[in-house]
Amino acid sequence: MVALNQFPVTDGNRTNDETLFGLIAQDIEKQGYSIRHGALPEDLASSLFNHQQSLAAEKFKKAGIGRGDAYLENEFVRTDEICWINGETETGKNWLDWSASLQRFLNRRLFLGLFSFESHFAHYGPGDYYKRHYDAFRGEANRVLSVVAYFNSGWTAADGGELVIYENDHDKEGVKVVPLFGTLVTFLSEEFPHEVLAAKRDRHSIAGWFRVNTSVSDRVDPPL
Ligand SMILES: O=C(O)CCC(=O)C(=O)O
Ligand SMILES: [Fe+2]
Repeated sequence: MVALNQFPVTDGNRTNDETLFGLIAQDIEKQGYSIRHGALPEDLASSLFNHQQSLAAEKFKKAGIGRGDAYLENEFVRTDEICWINGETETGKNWLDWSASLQRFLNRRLFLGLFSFESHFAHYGPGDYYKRHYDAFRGEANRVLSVVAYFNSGWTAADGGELVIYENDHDKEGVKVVPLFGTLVTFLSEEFPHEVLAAKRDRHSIAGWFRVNTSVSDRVDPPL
């Protein structure tokens, strides 16, 4: 007997991606977030993981909170290290291209008006965490959709390091996501407080954000 595929039989990556993007759009429409295991194309996920491993430790900087002058390192809030992805390498470019096709699809399907994308690799060493936070604040109209992708093979519940997504400010339980290789999480940035629990081993991921264009009059936001 032939095993049923999770995705319909397709004639190439493009169709696979469109099927996945359709499922993500449905999840977001229904509940505001999407958790999809094994979602990242295998070759893209492997090359991102290898690339992240090959980045010299000094390319990673202690993460902070806030932007520009408001930027602060804050050990109380988060202790991970990050490295922004600028598309200068083949792998970085492939990731940005893939994210751009997700952006186009979601704009067509959900009319989100996503305009630009920024993302970074993140490394959480044993004991590192990111306390409960929002990625964007209501009314500031900047980060609209958050994306997180994970690159950790053989991760088990005993390794900790789950992402916990809460429904609202009162939710204490939340939904836990194991940061397993190939898992992709997307959620509306203004809607869901979330946190990263301390992990027992090195935890590798990418976090990214789609923004809307917050230009006023003739000033256009630079794409990040
Ligand atoms: O790595 C994760 O699971 C989420 C990270 C996060 O919330 C962030 O970087 O804003
Ligand atoms: Fe976050």
